Amino acid sequence: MFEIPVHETFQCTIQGEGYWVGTPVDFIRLAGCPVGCPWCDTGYADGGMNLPRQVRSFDSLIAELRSPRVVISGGEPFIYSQLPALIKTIETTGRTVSIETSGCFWQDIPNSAWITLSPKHHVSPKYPVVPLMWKRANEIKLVIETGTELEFYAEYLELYHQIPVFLQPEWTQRDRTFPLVLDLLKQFPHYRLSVQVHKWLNVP
Ligand SMILES: C[S@@+](CC[C@H](N)C(=O)[O-])C[C@H]1O[C@@H](n2cnc3c(N)ncnc32)[C@H](O)[C@@H]1O
Ligand SMILES: Nc1nc2[nH]cc(C(=O)O)c2c(=O)[nH]1
Ligand code: SF4
Ligand SMILES: [Mg+2]
Repeated sequence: MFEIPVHETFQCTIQGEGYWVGTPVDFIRLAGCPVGCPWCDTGYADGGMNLPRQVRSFDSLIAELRSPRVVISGGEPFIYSQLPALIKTIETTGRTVSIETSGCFWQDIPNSAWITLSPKHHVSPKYPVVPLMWKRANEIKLVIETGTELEFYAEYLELYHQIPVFLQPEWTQRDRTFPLVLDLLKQFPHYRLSVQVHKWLNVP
């Protein structure tokens, strides 16, 4: 029960994306994701069968922690039923937890955890966001490749606009997607830019 498949961990970096950008964080990147986004920047576009995967004990993960906030990412963290227990174990050390998710799976995690919802239904039709996730998310982060993403999620963005919405340029096409996002922000000035600061700073 108290172990989980991990892709990688790294400590003492900064949150490069979204609402908590710039905050000192440690990372626990869980292994595995079925969603298959074509531009996945972590290698899971083709299922990630050859990516690192090591079953780690919670104790060994806790022992590595150095920062006040821990980001649990992946892969897709919500595929694991152990996720709630991992969050609670980290929180007993006095740390706060943020979770990066595509929102298409659910586990009953503590309300204290911050959920960054980055929906992928528009690129992966088999993986819509579970309805509960729209209500529970603390921020929405849309990866912008074509600009039509906002229309695709319009009904949800309208319903849940009281939480911060970030537009994140798709990284590999950034020469095109950065100007595209800046244009979208002129039309939708209540949204915000997320630029993957860690990639510009060359930190993990
Ligand atoms: C690798 S995903 C892992 C967490 C979860 N599977 C998800 O998609 O939210 C981490 C974050 O990177 C974003 N991301 C992945 N590939 C990207 C790319 N090529 N350009 C910009 N953001 C990307 C995702 O949208 C997500 O917000
Ligand atoms: N520094 C840093 N910030 C991040 N924010 C979200 C990331 C992710 O891959 O989930 C990420 C990442 O990979 N590195
Ligand atoms: S859901 Fe996240 S980890 Fe999975 S393929 Fe898409 S971007 Fe990559
Ligand atoms: Mg990343």
